[in-house]
Amino acid sequence: MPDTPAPLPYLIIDFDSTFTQVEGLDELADIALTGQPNQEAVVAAIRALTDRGMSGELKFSESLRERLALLPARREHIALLVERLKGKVSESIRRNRGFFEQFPGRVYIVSSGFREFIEPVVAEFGITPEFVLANTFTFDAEDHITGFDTTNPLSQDGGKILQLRQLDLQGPVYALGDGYTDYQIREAGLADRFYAFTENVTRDAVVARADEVLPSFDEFLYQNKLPMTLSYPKNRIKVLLLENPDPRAAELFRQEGYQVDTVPGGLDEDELAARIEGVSILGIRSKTQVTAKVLEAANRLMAVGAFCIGTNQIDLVGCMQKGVPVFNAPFSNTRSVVELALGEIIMLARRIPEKNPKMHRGEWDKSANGAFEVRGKKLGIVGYGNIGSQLSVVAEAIGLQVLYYDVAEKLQLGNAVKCRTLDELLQQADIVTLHVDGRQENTNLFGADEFARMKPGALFLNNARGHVVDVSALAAVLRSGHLGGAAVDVFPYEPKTNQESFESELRGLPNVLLTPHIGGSTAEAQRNIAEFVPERIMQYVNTGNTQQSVNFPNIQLPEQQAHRLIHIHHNVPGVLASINNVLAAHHVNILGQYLKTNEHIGYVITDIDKQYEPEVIQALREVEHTIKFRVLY
Ligand SMILES: NC(=O)C1=CN([C@@H]2O[C@H](COP(=O)(O)OP(=O)(O)OC[C@H]3O[C@@H](n4cnc5c(N)ncnc54)[C@H](O)[C@@H]3O)[C@@H](O)[C@H]2O)C=CC1
Ligand SMILES: O=C(O)C(=O)COP(=O)(O)O
Repeated sequence: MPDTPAPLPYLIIDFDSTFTQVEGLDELADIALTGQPNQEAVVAAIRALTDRGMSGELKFSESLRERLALLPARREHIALLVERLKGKVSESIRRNRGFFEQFPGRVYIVSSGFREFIEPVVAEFGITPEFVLANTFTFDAEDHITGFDTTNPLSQDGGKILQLRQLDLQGPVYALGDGYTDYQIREAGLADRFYAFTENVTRDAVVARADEVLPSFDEFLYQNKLPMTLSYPKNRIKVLLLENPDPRAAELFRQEGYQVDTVPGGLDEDELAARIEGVSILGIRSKTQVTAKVLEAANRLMAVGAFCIGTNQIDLVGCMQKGVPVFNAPFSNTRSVVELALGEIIMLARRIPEKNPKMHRGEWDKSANGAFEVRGKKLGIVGYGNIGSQLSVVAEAIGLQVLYYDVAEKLQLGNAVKCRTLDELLQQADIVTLHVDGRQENTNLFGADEFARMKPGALFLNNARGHVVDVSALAAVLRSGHLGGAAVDVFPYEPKTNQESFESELRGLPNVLLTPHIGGSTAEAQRNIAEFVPERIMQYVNTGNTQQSVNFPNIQLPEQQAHRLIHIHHNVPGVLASINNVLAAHHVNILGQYLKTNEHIGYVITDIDKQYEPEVIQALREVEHTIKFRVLY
């Protein structure tokens, strides 16, 4: 470790729901009652008693007596419990095993739980029996648990206080726990600080009395400058999610230990600028504008997740120059858009937008006027990317003849025919559908001229981006009857929330299908996105991997060796040399180095030996042209 460890105070750590994620007695009841009809009821009753004891609502000795009276356990169940508890050690304690092994004699487990199951669990962390202070069971001749040793101070009210007095520790003492009895140690003056440990349970009464709240043990180590496994406590990473991505996204970030805040709907520029301070990860969808002003206020931003495909709403270069990679979900909702477009084509061809409201008004308008089959018609796809090319394949399956036009050279799928110019496509297509990306140059890609060049009676679809179409021009050709119909899912201005009304010249026009930007809004797509984007972001945070970032040099990194230095800098000559000079001057052994640049930034990852002087980190931070620098252990 680079930092010299500070002297460690004595740590008094609680066992149930702190060292382990669960309450030992609850689990013991669950094991002892396996297969019994009353299992659930008895376990629930024991849990309720535990909770009342822990929050200070019930006298501790009463809670313990009543719980044991309900517990039909035998000695053999304890071995099963120990195995279960070994698998339920709190995540942050488990990953900092090295810390416990490094400080024998400084950590006491003081618990009103039972020595019979605590000792073997904490032994795996180098904590020996003399540092475990806990209750002990009593057994009858048939090895049934009959109760507890009532002479043990920990079985009494205020037991932890009695125990700490007997211990008479000399030097600073810090108590860590989730329960009221842990706080009482501090209240009695036997601990200098009380840390409420909330990784597993949060009890308001306990948190209210704490000197500090610890969402993880990493946070304790970080605050006290003690050696830790992670380079930075994950609970310090704040995530802000806007525009309702699927709840799975928040769940994954929380599972990782991040703090997650959500704001339903979108925020405008000023609102977001006011909210973004302290946020490490920003999650948005297509609406939220991440502008220069927002980025200026973003003092801790590490990454942006676009929980959609389009990233035209984000100042990608601004993010890059701040050392912030942006990740999107380029594939997750493409099929949903394809299915919507196909459905719309058939609906428009049958003039359903007119027939359906008439039926709801009670009007029976049976006629074939203006209705046609799509089989054999020409579908012109503008933008043959992930969505356009997928639509091409599916549309051919129902007999459409596909033409496409793309500014980039694209693989021609099936029998699709490439058009050399947009004009070539417009002159032939019976249906024109837009699937271009939202780059600024595409603003008003379709206006009066393009519509005029389309075949009379042709259908038009825009499921791409609102600003790509001049809406007034579209409304005019629909009103004049030059176009036979249109389906539009995206608009130059879209309401910020479902409470705001939708205004558009397209409202009320004949044979026009209007949808509120729902091309990618299906359960499948949203769930896929909510898994894809957090995965990319967490990989970046944990390993530096930028694969599939839309604005960063993409580096797929091999597994980390020892410590990893992650350096983002302005792309000017000589920065790599400066980094390596610093490393050489401090005799740091390089195990691997990876560099990629683009026109704005350079991204260099250096894996180095664990042995180095702490000054090297500061020297690297000071390398000229550095944008961001971090170390991963
Ligand atoms: N309505 C909705 O809910 C959704 C809308 N989208 C939007 O759909 C669009 C397409 O998405 P993907 O296929 O994933 O994008 P993509 O990036 O894979 O494909 C876009 C294609 O358009 C081409 N292109 C760009 N400008 C062009 C132009 N002026 N003329 C001809 N070709 C041009 C590009 O070369 C590229 O091949 C994007 O605008 C995206 O934001 C995506 C998902 C859901
Ligand atoms: O994926 C895209 O680009 C979309 O347009 C979908 O956006 P949304 O997530 O529905 O705001």
